[in-house]
Amino acid sequence: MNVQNPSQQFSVNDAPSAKQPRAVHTQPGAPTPVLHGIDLVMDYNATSRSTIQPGQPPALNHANFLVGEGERVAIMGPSGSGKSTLLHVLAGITKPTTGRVMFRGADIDRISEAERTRLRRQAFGFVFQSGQLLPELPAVENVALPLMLSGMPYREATDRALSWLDRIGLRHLMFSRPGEMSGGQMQRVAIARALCVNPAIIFADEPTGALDQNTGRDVMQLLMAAAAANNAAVVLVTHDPNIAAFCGRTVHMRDGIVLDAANQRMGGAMPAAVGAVPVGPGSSFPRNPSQGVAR
Ligand SMILES: Nc1ncnc2c1ncn2[C@@H]1O[C@H](COP(=O)(O)OP(=O)(O)OP(=O)(O)O)[C@@H](O)[C@H]1O
Repeated sequence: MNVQNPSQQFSVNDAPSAKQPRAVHTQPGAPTPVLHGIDLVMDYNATSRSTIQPGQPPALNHANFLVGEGERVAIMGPSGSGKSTLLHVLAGITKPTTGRVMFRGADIDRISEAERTRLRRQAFGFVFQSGQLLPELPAVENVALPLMLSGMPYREATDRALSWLDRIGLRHLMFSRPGEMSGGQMQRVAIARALCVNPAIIFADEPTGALDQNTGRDVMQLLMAAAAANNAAVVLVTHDPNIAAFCGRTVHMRDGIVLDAANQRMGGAMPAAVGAVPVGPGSSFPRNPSQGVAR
């Protein structure tokens, strides 16, 4: 068994190499891990000059979290328990005070900021509660934006974006700006934007929080179908058990701790059968837009 050396610099375009085997364990039948947060501590006291009271417990308190390729995991817990912080740390948006985040065997804290940005753009998709679309751009350009930021020419990016708008049934809104769309339509466009890079993982923070129940259910169905069609994992923060029910597994958080036996057992151990797989051209996950959502 070959496992990536976690201290190795990770480049999104480097060929994978697997040199230093490590003692690891697997659970029979478990999906191949894609993302692993290990012993994560996030102490905003240590990183910010904001109005936090001294002595306030850390937002993440030695949390462990594991998601497999194509797996859907919901994170639930009371307000302030650390759900969004965990999501942001896992996605490389926020650097933890201590602990490691491994993406396909590579430590995302040991890569340069530029590489981390590329990783976020090419391997991760994001769907938030609202306000994520740029108000001045039409739908087609909003969807195409992550592709263009990754260097894809305008024509190719907007063609691909259009194929995604087609798949989600919103081609007719290609020139509409977010202010001219309903909340559900905006979330569908946001899902198309998250999926159009063919990400390995979709991070969704209360993606239906601003929608009525029926629209929220439709949006979740679309999100899950699109993710499944691309074998993208989903990490979803929600307060709503009906939304969590779309996921195969729910973990609960309290006081910065992930209360999930499977995740806690994995703490400190690197999952097996993980090589550092590059994202971008040559990636192992599908990049062909024709492999998109089943309508
Ligand atoms: N940028 C920040 N600076 C300082 N403290 C923060 C910051 N973000 C979050 N916190 C604190 O960290 C703790 C966890 O917050 P977080 O937003 O992760 O919780 P949550 O479970 O997502 O809550 P909610 O369900 O209300 O969104 C809270 O005590 C919060 O006040």
